[in-house]
Amino acid sequence: MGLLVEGQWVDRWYDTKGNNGEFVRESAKLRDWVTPDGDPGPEGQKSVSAGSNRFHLYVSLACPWAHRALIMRRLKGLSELMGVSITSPYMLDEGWTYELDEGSSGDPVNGVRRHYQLYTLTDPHYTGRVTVPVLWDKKISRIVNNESSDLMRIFNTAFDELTGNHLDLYPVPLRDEIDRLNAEVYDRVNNGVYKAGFATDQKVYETHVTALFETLDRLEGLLDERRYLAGEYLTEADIRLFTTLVRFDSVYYSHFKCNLRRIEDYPALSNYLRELYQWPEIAETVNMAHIKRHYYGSHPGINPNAIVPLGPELDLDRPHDRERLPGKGIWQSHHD
Ligand SMILES: N[C@@H](CCC(=O)N[C@@H](CS)C(=O)NCC(=O)O)C(=O)O
Repeated sequence: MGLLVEGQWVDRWYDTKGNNGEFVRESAKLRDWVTPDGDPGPEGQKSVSAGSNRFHLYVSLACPWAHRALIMRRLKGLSELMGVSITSPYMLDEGWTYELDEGSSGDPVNGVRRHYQLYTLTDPHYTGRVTVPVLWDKKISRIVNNESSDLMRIFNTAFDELTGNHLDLYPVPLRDEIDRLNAEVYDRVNNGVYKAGFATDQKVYETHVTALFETLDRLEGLLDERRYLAGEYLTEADIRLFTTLVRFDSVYYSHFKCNLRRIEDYPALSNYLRELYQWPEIAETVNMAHIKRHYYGSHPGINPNAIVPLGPELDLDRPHDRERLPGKGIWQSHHD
């Protein structure tokens, strides 16, 4: 685990001491956009134009942030026009790698063995953390964007004319509600499990676990009444929650000590998790072996012997009861 300083790899764990025992996630730095014709992004971001076979997605199947992008790629029908490289599940001294014998797909586009090389190819003096997911532009040979929440929005619209897929996971009438949900779920659930798991101070850990379960309790109430987080439509807010829920009982409960309750103990949340998992496009993006090998095998400070627990025995294919609530699937944008 490490980061780049002026283009040089430095092997270093997160500095929680400088933050009173708190894990602070660094903001992603490569934030350009993709639009159908290269016009600026929704907030004026510098953009490149969409193209068939122009982009390549680098992910870890273990990583919940990369997982969001992978699900969007699949739901938006981008699999044919955008290839994927999968890292080794282990993130150790050299960060993410493309070691074939550890279960990586390798990197047919750039032939790199270390994920950080994609960053130094983009900027030889790059300084910052080296994260997945990454969207690579094959035309200008650089990373376009390394922030999963941006990639979800880019995939939601940029390629619609090429694919004819007009599913909309961020529909205009639901945006305020989605933004509100995202803010809470990001801070207290998606990032909350990391803040609990990487805390090196008892009080800091307790604060984050408490906040996490307060929000899970609240979401349990919400999902008892709503089919999906924002109502009748499945939106990006659901995808963002799903990638944490699907890792919860196998990893976060034990490895990150988020163990007040399991997702299995929540009737609505566990049924909701199973419904989402049973969407075929979603199920095919879930790789529990990579997930478990990554977390239990990449954090020697938390699990020094890297033993991967055998359990729990989960059956996400068993029936769910979500049909009791009205649902309309994914919103469809109308095009003339
Ligand atoms: N803001 C980023 C965060 C991604 C992220 O932190 N990914 C983790 C893997 S789950 C990573 O690559 N961490 C490497 C590091 O922090 O050095 C996003 O959502 O895309």
